[in-house]
Amino acid sequence: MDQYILALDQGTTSSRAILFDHEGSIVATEQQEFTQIYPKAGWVEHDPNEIWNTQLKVAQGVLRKQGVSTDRIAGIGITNQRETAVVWDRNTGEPIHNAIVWQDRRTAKICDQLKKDGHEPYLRENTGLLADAYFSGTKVKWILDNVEGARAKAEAGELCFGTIDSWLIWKLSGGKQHVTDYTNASRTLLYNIKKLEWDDHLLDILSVPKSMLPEVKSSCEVYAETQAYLFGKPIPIAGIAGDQQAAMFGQACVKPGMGKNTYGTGCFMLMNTGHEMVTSKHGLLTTVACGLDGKPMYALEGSVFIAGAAIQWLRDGLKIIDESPDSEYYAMKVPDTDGVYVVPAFAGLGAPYWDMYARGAIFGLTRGTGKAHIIRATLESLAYQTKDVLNAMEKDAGFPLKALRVDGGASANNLLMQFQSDMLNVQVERPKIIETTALGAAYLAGLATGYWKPEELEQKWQLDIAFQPEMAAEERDRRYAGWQKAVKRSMDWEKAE
Ligand SMILES: Nc1ncnc2c1ncn2[C@@H]1O[C@H](COP(=O)(O)OP(=O)(O)O)[C@@H](O)[C@H]1O
Ligand SMILES: O=P(O)(O)OC[C@H](O)CO
Repeated sequence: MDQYILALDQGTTSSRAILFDHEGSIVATEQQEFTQIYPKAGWVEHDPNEIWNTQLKVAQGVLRKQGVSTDRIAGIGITNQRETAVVWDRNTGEPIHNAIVWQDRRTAKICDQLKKDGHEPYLRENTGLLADAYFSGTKVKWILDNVEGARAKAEAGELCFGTIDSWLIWKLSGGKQHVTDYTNASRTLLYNIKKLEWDDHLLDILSVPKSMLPEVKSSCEVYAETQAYLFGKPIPIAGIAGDQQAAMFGQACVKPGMGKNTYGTGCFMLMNTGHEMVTSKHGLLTTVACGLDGKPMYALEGSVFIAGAAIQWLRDGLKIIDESPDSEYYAMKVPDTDGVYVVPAFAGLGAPYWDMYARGAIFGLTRGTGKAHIIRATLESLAYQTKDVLNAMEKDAGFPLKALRVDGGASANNLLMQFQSDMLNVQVERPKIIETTALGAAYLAGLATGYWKPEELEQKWQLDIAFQPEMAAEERDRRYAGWQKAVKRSMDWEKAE
């Protein structure tokens, strides 16, 4: 009987479970959104138990829906929103605080202090990151400093910290395993990506006890088995990767110079730089990626915090669209934005600006501005932010990109993809499977369990549509100049108050 791989894709806004067959095709999907908690302006939290419950429900649901018995699952691959920090009690397994989400800005002051104290060059050099509230380290510090009794418990070895992969594996294994992989560890600000070990100097600076940290393993091996009662029988958990590294692997970007851009809640462009670590001079991060040989590779990354989330804001905040795909329908009603720019800096700005104090803004409004212009300008902001990142990436790489592989929910939007191609002046290639994050996690689990062989994977990538640039250079430059002006004006807003 056919065997399958089960990918668990724990994203920022939803938990997903996807069954893949040996062709790498999707057999069935289950998805559930969960609560976004905004306790204060700039703060974003998730309930770790809700994450676990939704993830388990969709995993069980997808097997039930397809009528697949547990013994036909060769392995589980886990991929997750990165940086989001959970701290839980080692004895009870209960979180001591909500998860602090990657978008959360509450630790901006801690980061300012790190900069003032001159730690940023060390951070850049050894973690590939910089002092920004985005990463896990300062979030863990905040929990230890602000939850009553937490620090004493942490020092007594009674607390565990983990990114969402660690939390899910802890739950799936019934508290038997406290592990993570290189790619997730590389987002914590606590992990030395040169030495591939936790960095004692940074643990000291951020006052995080080492006993809280998970064991760091490769992205492709058997880490644990699920508790038998969850799915009827144990299933090996055999792949872990942060969602952007998983997407890169799912896009088969396994050779130096290959890159992808994922349009999910945020937008994340990663370019493989091989087994050599390249440090950016233009505002990008260096991060650990997955290699076909199981050895970690390095990538340059441009992280844009708000992309599809801006479309969700049109839907849930402004309520001017009913569903995210409606954005295309409205944007098509106008030929352009009529000079309107939306800068969705709702959580500050990531690459290449790294401004924790930028805030969202709409520029260029006139009496003639209508709903369609604002919707179109919001969509176009995804493409402009991607152009900012690509410009930095090309400068760091020293060569122009020939084509960009895309994936993620918003890459389904044809108008956006065409505009993206126009703005970058490169071919934008959308594969048949845009769920490449889950596919990458499935590949990792499939490789670890012998379900797939490394040489099979690169051949599975299939093009759906290639969008070709059509815009005249002059027009592109004019529009992009407007964007750059708008971004500049949204910066340093919060601090100015
Ligand atoms: N057709 C579309 N046009 C624009 N945005 C879309 C479209 N479909 C989905 N999105 C956006 O894509 C995001 C979901 O993509 P997904 O890859 O599932 O993200 P995540 O993994 O971050 O939850 C949402 O923010 C949604 O608003
Ligand atoms: O949940 P996503 O897919 O938007 O990804 C979030 C990133 O991992 C944050 O670094």
